[in-house]
Amino acid sequence: MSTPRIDGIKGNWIEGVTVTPMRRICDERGKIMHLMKKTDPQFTEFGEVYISSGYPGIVKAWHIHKEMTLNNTCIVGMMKLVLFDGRDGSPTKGNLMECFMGEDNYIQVKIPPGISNGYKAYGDKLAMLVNCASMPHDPNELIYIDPFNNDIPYNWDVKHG
Ligand SMILES: Cc1cn([C@H]2C[C@H](O)[C@@H](COP(=O)(O)OP(=O)(O)O[C@H]3O[C@@H](C)C(=O)[C@@H](O)[C@H]3O)O2)c(=O)[nH]c1=O
Repeated sequence: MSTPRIDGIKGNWIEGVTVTPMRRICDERGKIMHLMKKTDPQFTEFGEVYISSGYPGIVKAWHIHKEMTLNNTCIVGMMKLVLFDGRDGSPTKGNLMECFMGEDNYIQVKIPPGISNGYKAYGDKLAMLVNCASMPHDPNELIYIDPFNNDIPYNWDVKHG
């Protein structure tokens, strides 16, 4: 599967993940920031909308939802959202994607169940992530893996160079 070129996305595409550039409609009063319509192609069903925030440098990872599809949009600040496909039988097993998203790159990332995911806020302020989730929060369908001690081939450090 070739990796379509979308700004802010690095790595190798993961089957079932979509990245959607989002609209922000600005005028002198402020702006409208789109999040989700039930008519959007990436929409499946509505379960819950919640916000997860992170301070710069904080890593919130790794989380695997067994049933939930996430539609993540960073509305404040910047973050790198990292996805790793560890699904047995997946044609893209072993692939990893970095999504640099937020105020400077207003995109929405759809994450199907089974994908390891996490984020690290960067920049100079708190980052806020909105998840338009396909189901209400259920702790029984959520797996937490240590962000640093795991079998996922990813280092959260800033990549200088
Ligand atoms: C996500 C979530 C958590 N909680 C509770 C559970 C726990 O006591 C507390 C903190 O939850 P978490 O540690 O999961 O919050 P957080 O580390 O912000 O987790 C989030 O990280 C990103 C990467 C995701 O994938 C999200 O699904 C979510 O897991 O809030 C809810 O009540 N409802 C929710 O929808």
